[in-house]
Amino acid sequence: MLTCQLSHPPLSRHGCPPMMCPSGGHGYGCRSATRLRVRVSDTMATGVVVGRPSSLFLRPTSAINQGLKTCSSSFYRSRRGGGSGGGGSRHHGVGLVRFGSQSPMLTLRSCLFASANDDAPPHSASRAVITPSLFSLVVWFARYLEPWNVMLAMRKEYPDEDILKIDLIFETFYFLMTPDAAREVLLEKSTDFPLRYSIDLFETLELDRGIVYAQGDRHRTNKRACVPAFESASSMSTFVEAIRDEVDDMCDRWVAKIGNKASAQLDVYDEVRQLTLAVVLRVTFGLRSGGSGDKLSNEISTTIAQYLEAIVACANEPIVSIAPQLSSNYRRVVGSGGLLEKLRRLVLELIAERRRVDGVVPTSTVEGGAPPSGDLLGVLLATGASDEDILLILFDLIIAGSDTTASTISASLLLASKDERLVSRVREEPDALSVAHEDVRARLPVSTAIARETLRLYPPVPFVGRRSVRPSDVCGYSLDEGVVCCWSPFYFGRQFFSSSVDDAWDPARVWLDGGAGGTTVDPFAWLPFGAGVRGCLGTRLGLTESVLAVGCMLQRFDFTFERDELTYKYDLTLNLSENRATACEVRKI
Ligand code: HEM
Repeated sequence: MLTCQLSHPPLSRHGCPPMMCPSGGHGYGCRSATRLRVRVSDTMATGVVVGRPSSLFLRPTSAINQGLKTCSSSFYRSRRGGGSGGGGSRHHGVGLVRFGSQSPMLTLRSCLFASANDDAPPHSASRAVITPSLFSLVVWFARYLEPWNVMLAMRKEYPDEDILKIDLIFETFYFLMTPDAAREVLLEKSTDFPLRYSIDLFETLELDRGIVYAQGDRHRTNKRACVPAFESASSMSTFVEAIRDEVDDMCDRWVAKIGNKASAQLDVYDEVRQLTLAVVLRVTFGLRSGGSGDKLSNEISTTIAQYLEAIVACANEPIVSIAPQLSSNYRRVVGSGGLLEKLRRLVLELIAERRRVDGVVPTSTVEGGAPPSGDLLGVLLATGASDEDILLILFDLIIAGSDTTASTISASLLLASKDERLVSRVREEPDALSVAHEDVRARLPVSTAIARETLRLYPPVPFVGRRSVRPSDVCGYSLDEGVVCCWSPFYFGRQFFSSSVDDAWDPARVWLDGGAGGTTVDPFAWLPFGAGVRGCLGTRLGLTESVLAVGCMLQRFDFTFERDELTYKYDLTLNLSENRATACEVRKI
């Protein structure tokens, strides 16, 4: 059964929960005029209807004034879509909801599922997709190597295209070149594009069974089981407590390292990776590492750290995709007696222990249950999920949540510490570790801007793909069933914040002081956490952790990095570990 529920935003100006808010929720990045919250319970499509001409749009004030009594919808067609009004030249697609005579439930349902709904008006004209020539592609890829940089080059050649078709020998990809195209694929037509594009390597490494690379029912069930733990206010305060404790511990370690000397040498990325792993282990398994953890906790933490390192090494070895058994890293992960086997044994032991100690009685439904508190393992045990499923979900969250957040924090520290004025502004903010979780964005605007700006230019996940399950129509282009649409937070972040390609890291210019990022840029241009039903589950956790950690570290220490530039490469995610990119001297202030 499908039900919709309307409510006023609970947390912030925008109140966007992560699933559909294009900026990933918690109100951090949403710059639209949205005021209403929409929950569609049986699809997990929880979120906010964004206020852009090309999106679903709710007039909140009318709604509130009319007491949400009645509403009606009308879909406006864009100029390009051949309709009657709507957006400007870049705005088209499904349209506008106005309040009038119908039930809000009905209207929202029909709008949210307009794409999958037979009644939705089709595009009247189909646009021809441009396919750059093989020669151009070879030149671009040879020159720029990575697809997101190729997209920046292609944009110059094809400034008006929403989608470009890239024909490669093994697969055809449609590159989404505008935020509008991304909005349609990720949000408005997400039911046409529910599958994550995956490569064989992930199957080889058995990474396709948790959430991130799981598909269909398995993905839906596993993600649904976790959503309450990542969205409820009570779990957020547990997360923040974990972040505070772990950041505090790390700062204490640094102070001890400095001792009586003026400064100490350390590699920020190494240190922060320990921090983010500790936080994610704590919010998932409830594990405490270091001195306060027991033997099993410490063994799991150490083995997971080795496991993460080994899968990153695998991702860097082309041989793993062709003949995995020839790779020692692969054998180290999945071979007999390998890390995966060891981890399974340890985690099953932990689950058995928790079942024994907590005596958890499974509840029949996950979604309807009370907001969970404590760690995710407790929540999953209460759902009645099998040990194997719990284990796969938790592994996945650790992989998805640790290095992504670590690179955001480390890159932010390196970039911010070169700007004295910015550092002074962070130091004028309240102590980052004392701010309540609902107030983070309002009370720490500079630290928030720093994290956002790093995510704009150096998103940990630079390129994402979705596969369709039925023929679809995106921005007026007809796309066949089974096609792969790719989009890039890296490309959007550099292309759509100013009139020309913009790769100058400057949080104040972009996000503060009336900067474009705060108000005028399309929310779909800032997509470091993705959006829609496959959007990042850990948006609030990852962003809050980044803001608090960056704020706290800049407030307590001075950093002098060995390198001026941020040197990085992308493997599974943004990797800063090469060439001592984040080695630095740290001093107490
Ligand atoms: C700064 C930190 C992070 C960044 C930039 C990030 C980014 C992303 C991106 C781009 C995606 C793909 C979204 C899409 O396809 O629309 C994703 C998916 C995901 N992320 Fe994150 N992430 C971060 C932190 C976390 C954390 C802390 C967790 C959990 C502990 C997490 C769990 C997940 C999961 C489970 C998915 C798969 C969602 C699905 O397929 O339905 N992430 N993340």
